[in-house]
Amino acid sequence: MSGEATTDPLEARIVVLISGSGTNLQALIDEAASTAWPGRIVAVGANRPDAEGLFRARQAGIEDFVLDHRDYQDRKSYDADLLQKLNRYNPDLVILAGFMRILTPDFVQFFRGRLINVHPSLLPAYQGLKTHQRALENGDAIHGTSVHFVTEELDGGPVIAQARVPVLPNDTPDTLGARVKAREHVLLPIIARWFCEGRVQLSGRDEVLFDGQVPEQVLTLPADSYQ
Ligand SMILES: Nc1nc2c(c(=O)[nH]1)N[C@@H](CN(C=O)c1ccc(C(=O)N[C@@H](CCC(=O)O)C(=O)O)cc1)CN2
Ligand SMILES: NCC(=O)N[C@@H]1O[C@H](COP(=O)([O-])[O-])[C@@H](O)[C@H]1O
Repeated sequence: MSGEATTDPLEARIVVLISGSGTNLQALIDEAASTAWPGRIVAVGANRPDAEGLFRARQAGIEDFVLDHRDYQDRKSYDADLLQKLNRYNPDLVILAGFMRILTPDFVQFFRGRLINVHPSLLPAYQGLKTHQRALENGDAIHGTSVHFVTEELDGGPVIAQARVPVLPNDTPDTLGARVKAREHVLLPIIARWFCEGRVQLSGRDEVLFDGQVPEQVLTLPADSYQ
């Protein structure tokens, strides 16, 4: 089962899903407002009623909804309702921007190829949670963030692009996380724009296509753009 959205090259319909502060959502809102963006955020959804990012959506005049996973007995029934809710917006792109729920295969399959996630590590390193702490514990010199297509495998989907940051001697998970987030706020809007412009696609063989080609290596923000 899969849904097909008609991607209007003039205005792709974007839904953003969040669970928390929503700074990545804010970066998308700001970018969409500041340039002639080929897409529009038509809704923001959260699995928690206290997600701060909901206030960012309301401030921007974007419709929001809450589907609280704690109201559901199991993941399957939650995802079935979330799918129906999302489908009403006929999204061309669903962006997981700090959405902290693992999604079921049926959900992922329905939105396959138009479902992306921003993950706070240089995948395939550190899938899952507590990525900054793990990078510090391992003594990594370089860390970063990845934007990838979402597949059934948690954080295992094809990586579209990454941004790297240096790990500094006195870093804590919070200081490192803040440096990573600053790169996410640049990277995610770029990838969203590329998707809306039709430059990024997921092939039938689960490969990332950039301008119709499989890139020789993962696209990475230039080193001089570190913060
Ligand atoms: N099928 C997939 N679902 C999701 C993916 C994915 O790649 N495939 N990406 C995640 C985002 N994510 C990391 O980037 C992530 C989110 C949540 C979790 C997790 O363990 N969630 C727990 C609850 C944790 C909490 O509420 O704090 C859970 O769902 O039981 C791991 C990684 C989004 N979904
Ligand atoms: N595993 C998913 C995950 O940890 N995602 C991470 O949550 C943060 C959300 O911040 P925000 O709510 O301020 O955008 C982001 O750093 C994102 O990479």
